[in-house]
Amino acid sequence: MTAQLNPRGDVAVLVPAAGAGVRLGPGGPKALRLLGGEPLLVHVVRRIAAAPSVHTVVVAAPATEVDAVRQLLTPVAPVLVVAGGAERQASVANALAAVPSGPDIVLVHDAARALTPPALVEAVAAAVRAGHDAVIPVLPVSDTIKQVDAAGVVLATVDRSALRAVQTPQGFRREVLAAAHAAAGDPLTDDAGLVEQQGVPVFCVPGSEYALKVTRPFDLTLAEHLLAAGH
Ligand SMILES: Nc1ccn([C@@H]2O[C@H](COP(=O)(O)OP(=O)(O)OP(=O)(O)O)[C@@H](O)[C@H]2O)c(=O)n1
Ligand SMILES: C[C@](O)(CO)[C@H](O)COP(=O)(O)O
Repeated sequence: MTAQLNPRGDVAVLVPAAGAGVRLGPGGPKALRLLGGEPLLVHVVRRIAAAPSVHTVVVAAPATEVDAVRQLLTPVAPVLVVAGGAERQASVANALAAVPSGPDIVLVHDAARALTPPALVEAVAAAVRAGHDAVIPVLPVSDTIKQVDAAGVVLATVDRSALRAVQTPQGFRREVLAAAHAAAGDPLTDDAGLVEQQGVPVFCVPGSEYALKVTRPFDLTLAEHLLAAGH
């Protein structure tokens, strides 16, 4: 079977899915943990595949689960599956190396953000298409933010008006992301950080509450409720 979704699409989506899920607690790799009876990875691939611009999806799976993930996703959508690495950044690099020629836009999207609406995939891709080399979805910070020392004593209250919580999918012109990964040093927590190190401006678009990252058990409970409510 071809791994193409829409041959006329101009977007490849990389899905880092090789994390252990330590903060979620015991139960195996996080991307394979169940939400509404299906793995998080199935939910996320289904939503990505529903975005009309998507040409190709490359999943970076836990190294021991590559064949199992391929079988799991075969009935969901045509995807390429590669082995992930020890850090998220290495997983993204492995997936990027597997993107076929064609798509000029590459999005990187966490498997852990299982309920992300297809419309956010399209919005990020559209902002890259409109001329931004790097695009991230963000939400305003809604709590007061304090800087504290190692003993837990407050040092300062941070002005939150210029702060944003960053989500995925993060979108890039393909050459920009490839150059940033080629030049990468110590692992960073997101791909926009690598691009920032290259001096490339990163443009923000509105994120989505539904793109929450399943990180801790509470997030999984919240995601179960959102899924049951039809999201
Ligand atoms: N070596 C890694 C580490 C993380 N990820 C992926 O990167 C995304 C964001 O990472 P996070 O939510 O922090 O997942 P984990 O690393 O699994 O979480 P934890 O730190 O709790 O183990 C996830 O989809 C995760 O599967 C990956 O592909 N390869
Ligand atoms: C990429 C990311 O989802 C942006 O918020 C996030 O940084 C990845 O999670 P991690 O826990 O920092 O690895």
